[in-house]
Formats: sequence, C-alpha cells, structure tokens
Amino acid sequence: MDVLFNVGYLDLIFITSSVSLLLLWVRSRRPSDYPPGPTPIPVIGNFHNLVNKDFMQSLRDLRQKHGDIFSLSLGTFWVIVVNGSDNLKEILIKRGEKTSDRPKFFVFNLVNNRGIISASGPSWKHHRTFALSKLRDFGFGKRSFESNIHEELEIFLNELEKYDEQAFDISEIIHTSMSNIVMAITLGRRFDYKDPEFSYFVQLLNENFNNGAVLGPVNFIPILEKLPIDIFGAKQMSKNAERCDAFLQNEINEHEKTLDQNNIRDFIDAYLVELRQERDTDNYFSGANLLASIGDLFAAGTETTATTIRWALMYLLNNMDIQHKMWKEINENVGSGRLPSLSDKPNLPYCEAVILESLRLGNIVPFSLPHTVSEDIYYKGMKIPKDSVIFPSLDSVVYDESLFPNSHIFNPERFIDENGKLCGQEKILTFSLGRRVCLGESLARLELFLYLTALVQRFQFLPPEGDNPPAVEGKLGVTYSPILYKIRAVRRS
Ligand code: HEM
Repeated sequence: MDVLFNVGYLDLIFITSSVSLLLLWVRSRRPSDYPPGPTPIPVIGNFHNLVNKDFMQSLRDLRQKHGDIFSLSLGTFWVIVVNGSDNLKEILIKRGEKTSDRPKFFVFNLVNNRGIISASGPSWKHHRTFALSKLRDFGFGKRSFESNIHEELEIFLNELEKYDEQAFDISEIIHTSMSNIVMAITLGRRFDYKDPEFSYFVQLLNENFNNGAVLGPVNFIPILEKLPIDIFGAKQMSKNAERCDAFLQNEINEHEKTLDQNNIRDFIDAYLVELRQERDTDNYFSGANLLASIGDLFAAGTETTATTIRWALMYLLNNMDIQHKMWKEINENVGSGRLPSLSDKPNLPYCEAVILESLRLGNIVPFSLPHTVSEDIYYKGMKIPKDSVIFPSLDSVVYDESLFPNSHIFNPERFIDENGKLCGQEKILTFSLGRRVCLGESLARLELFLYLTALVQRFQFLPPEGDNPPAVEGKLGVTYSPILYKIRAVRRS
C-alpha cells in the first residue's frame, strides 16, 4: 500500500511538472501564422536572443535574419517588431484604430495607466485632446511664449558663461532649463537652478529615464517586480515616481488654494476648472489623472529635448566646419545684437537642417514607446494577435539607405535642395507616427530652434583643451542618449 502511495505521489509530481512544462512549451511555441522569428526556448522564450549584444544591435541583427516584421516571445507577451517606414505607416496609421493602446507593462502601471502616456481608450483620448489644446493655450500657440523661452534662454546662456571657457558637462543645466519651460506651461512658474527641491526633482526624473527597468524584463514578467532584491531597478523606479508625485501634488494643492476661474494661469488651473465645473459626465477628469498628466509632460518634455541638444552639440564638436557654417548663416541673417526668433526660421535653412539631422541621427527614441493591439489584425499574410506588443522601430528609418544615403554620416546638406531650400523633413519619424504621435512635437521643434541657434550665435563650442572631440557614442535608457562628454563654450567676440 505504502509502495503504491509513494509511486502515486512521485507520479503526481512528475505529471504536474510535465503538464506545466508542456503548457509553457505550447505557450512559447510560435503559431504558424505569426510573424517569423527566432525559435523560442520553453520558459525562457526569446530572452536569450537579446542578452548577448546591446538591445538595439540585437533587434537589427534579428531583422537581417527574419525580415522587416518579426516576432519574439518575451515573458507573458508576444512582441512584434515593425521595421521600415512603409510598414510603420501601414501598422500605426492605416490600422491605428487597433494599434494605439499601451500594453500592461510595469512602467505604465506605475501610474495605474492614468494620464496620457500610459493610458488607453477613451480616457487617453480625452486627456490627449485636453493636453494638446492647453499646450497651445499656454505654450507654442501663445505669442508671448517665445519671449518666455527667450527669458529662460538668457538665464541659461549666462549660466554657460560662468564656466569661463573651462570644460564642463552640459547635461544638468540643459535638463534644468528644459524642465523650466515645461514648468512655465504646467505650473506657471520657473525655478532657480540652485533650488534644492527642484534639482532633486530633475535628478529623480533623470534617474528614471536612465533606469534599465523601462525596457527591462520586469515589464514582460510581472512577478520580477515582487523579488525581495531590486536587481531590475523596479523598486527604485517606483520610489522615484512617488517622490516626483509628492513634489507635483504640492504644486496642485497650492494652485487649488489660489485658483481664480477668471484668471487661468496654466495647465493645472485649466484642469482644476474642468474638475470643478463637472461638465465631464463620464468622470474622465480626476485628481489622479491630473497628477499623471503633468508628470507625463515633465517626463516626456524634459529629457527628450535636452538629449537632442546634447546630441547636436556632440555632432558640432565633431564637425567644426558645420558649426562654422551655422554661425555664418546666423551672423548674416540675425547678427549678434538680439536672439534668433521664430520669424528668422525661413532665413536659417542650414541651421534648421542641422537640427533635422540631429533629430535623425541622434535617434533618441529608437523603438518609440510600445503599443499594443486591441483586436487581431492581419498584415502581409501574418497575424498580429490581440494583446501582442508592437515595438515600432524608428531606428530602422534612421539608417534606411534608400531614404538617407550614407546614413551613418552626419550631413545636414541632405535636407537642403539645389535652390538652398529645406527639403525631405517628412522622411524623419523621430516623433513617431499615427494617433500616438508625440504630443509635444511643435513645442520641441520651437525649443530646439531657439536654443541651438542662440547657443551657436553666442559661443563657439570646442572640446576640452588638448583633447579630441568626444567619440560619437550613445547608451540606451528610455532614450538613446550620448555618453557623458565635456565641452568648452568660448564666447564669440
Ligand atoms: C526632441 C524632442 C522629442 C521627441 C524626439 C519626442 C518623441 C516622442 C515619441 C517617439 C513618442 C512616442 C509616440 C508613440 O507612442 O508612438 C512621444 C510621445 C509623447 N511625447 Fe514626445 N518627444 C519629444 C518632446 C516632447 C515634448 C517637449 C513634450 C511635451 C512637453 C512631449 C510630450 C509627449 C507626450 C505627452 C507623449 C505621449 C503621447 C501619447 O501617448 O498619446 N514630447 N514623444
């Protein structure tokens, strides 16, 4: 009887383990109508295909092997990587109705899928439309906004002069300056560069941007978030997000105390008015959604523009002839007595081309942000299943030789036609495309133009004394950002 019982017990363990493994094996097997891809290993899926090299290179190599649309089994998700400008347009624009939600990833759950970036469905649409109209009202649509940027820019340029031509790392002050512009729109005020609370806020945002958890395994295998040790940085990221929220909640509370419905000062005021008027019968507007929305504007609107400026300066250090040509164009069309303004844009096509080329080759969001699929879709005979995750490879457009010959070379001339006019800007997809296209694109383009032209007008940028220009290298966090480098800002006479 005992023997029988022992055999039965062992059998049970054997059967349970076999069934579990079988289920995992079946789960990680690629159905024949899915896009092709490397063979997944049971339990591990395709993680092993991504660990040896850097993530960007791994996805480029997989494309070489499996084609423009390929799939990977990662944890509980099927990930579909979409490469090439035409495919991206087909999937994100033509089939946009079914491909514009966000997946249930750890990073998006951090704010309980509220606000803009992490939300899906009607609440997302509501908040996106509201934010876009308020960015216009308090930002790029307002005439006086350019002079607000100029004030911030003057402070920033003076800050650079304090380095007295010594080599320094520009990252922190450029982040602070960009953050202040978003502050002006959302909180209606700016902070001093030395304000400890503000510096801490900017530092926390940066840490979360550089944290590996954003694209890391914790998104694909939710249980990893619960591990007692924080190998994947998830707990640190949650803590940082809580501290950023506390800072922003404080600002919301102050706004509530001083709100005057006849004098709407900024984004928070406008949102609070909507909340009080209770016009929103579906209850999309809420305190939690307000907090998440302004958090989104800071997260998306600070690091991105700051990083693009750091890429542009890195390229200018490596291409002194291009820097000189930019300065010459500014000098001939604007002079040195006033800051360049938006009305100068038509006369500064070369400067604009340098910005476009920095947006292209800087490649700051190589896989955009992940999307998910709300219903099965079929494309080129392949099934892209409901709930799979789409990685839009904007990286594949950057290096598309048919669009950008000698794509690895920094060459602003590719955006200038034979009549000296700007051309080809529509080929750049750095702001992504479709319904989720970057909400801050107009603001970002305005900031990049005003900052980069003013920087080159006032200073010549050089590598540290006796050093070569920095190697053009980047590293991937949420954004692909240049490695830290030092620069000298020498005031032009
Ligand atoms: C050079 C600067 C910038 C670049 C390259 C950039 C790029 C992007 C990209 C690739 C996305 C993801 C789109 C997708 O899901 O497919 C995005 C989303 C977003 N961006 Fe930007 N961005 C920049 C600046 C800004 C600025 C200045 C703001 C606002 C202050 C902003 C606000 C947003 C928001 C709110 C989203 C989420 C949109 C949504 O989910 O509906 N961005 N951006």
